[in-house]
Amino acid sequence: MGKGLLLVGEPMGLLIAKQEGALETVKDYSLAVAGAEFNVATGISRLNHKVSYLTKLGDDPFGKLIESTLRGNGIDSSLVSYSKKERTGFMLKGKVSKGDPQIFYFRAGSAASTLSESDVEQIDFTRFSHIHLTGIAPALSETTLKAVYRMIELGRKAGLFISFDPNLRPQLWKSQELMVKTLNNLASKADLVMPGDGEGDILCGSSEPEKIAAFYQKLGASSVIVKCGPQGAYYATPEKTGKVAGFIIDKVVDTVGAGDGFAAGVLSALMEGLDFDKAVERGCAIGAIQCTFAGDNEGLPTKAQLEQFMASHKRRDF
Ligand SMILES: O=C(O)C(=O)C[C@H](O)[C@H](O)CO
Repeated sequence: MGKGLLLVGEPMGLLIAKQEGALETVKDYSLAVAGAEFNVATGISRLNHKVSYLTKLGDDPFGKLIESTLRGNGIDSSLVSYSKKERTGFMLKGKVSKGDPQIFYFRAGSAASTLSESDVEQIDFTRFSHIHLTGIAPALSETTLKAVYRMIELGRKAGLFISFDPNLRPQLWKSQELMVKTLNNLASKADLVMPGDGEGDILCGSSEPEKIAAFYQKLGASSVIVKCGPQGAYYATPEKTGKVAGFIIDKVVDTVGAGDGFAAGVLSALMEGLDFDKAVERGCAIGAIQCTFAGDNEGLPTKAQLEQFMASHKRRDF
């Protein structure tokens, strides 16, 4: 096992509706943990890599659930601290038989939104080889945005590989213009950017994978992987470009968390020194697996489950 992956973000309590319908009409919810970076951390840990998560929790039942879930999933929680005042964020997620579920956040002013540069400055960056960032932590508050910039600066100084998934959350930004400007600036500082083709429309003015990749490479990112939903993904590195076909699954249960599964697949493979082609293929496999589960992270596979899925599922034409 090499050095680990470092993440920063907001894990939340997650209430998943057990019945279809508007969230206020649902009678039963099941309790779980959500958060894009939490999902990536879980995926990386299930594949036997070291992973640490910088966050702040409230001293409340959601905070306690999250800390015990982090530990239970083998994620290092030594960088987790508790806020005396602020609460842990949580969210509701609907149940659907088709399309994306309705979600509602209770996260404004949460404990995680008080993370700041000083929290980043206490990290020993020599413990890590990779940093993975999303566009969510920078959207939480002005202090979290500064913390993310500081993490890039210190991570860069320590020679870490930095990946960035824009993960658009328009409801967390003051304006779309600010979201686009900030996320593209963060992306320009990354070694690897992983947008979806739909996000490309908003961030780069095109949903064509080749154009999105060219946009970010021109901004300064060395490599780009564009997720193209069930079709698969397109990648461009300084040396080569390629298309990787997606895996065919019987039924999509819930697409939430698929992008995080994709990131876990790509990053775990890169941490193992695999080629980009293989890394993107693993990303596509875990993204597909995630779509077959209702939870945001419960389907994330172990190495054996991943190998079994890849050996038994056909690929699309792409
Ligand atoms: O982290 C967030 O902002 C979420 O919305 C929680 C979910 O687990 C996430 O959408 C999955 O990417």
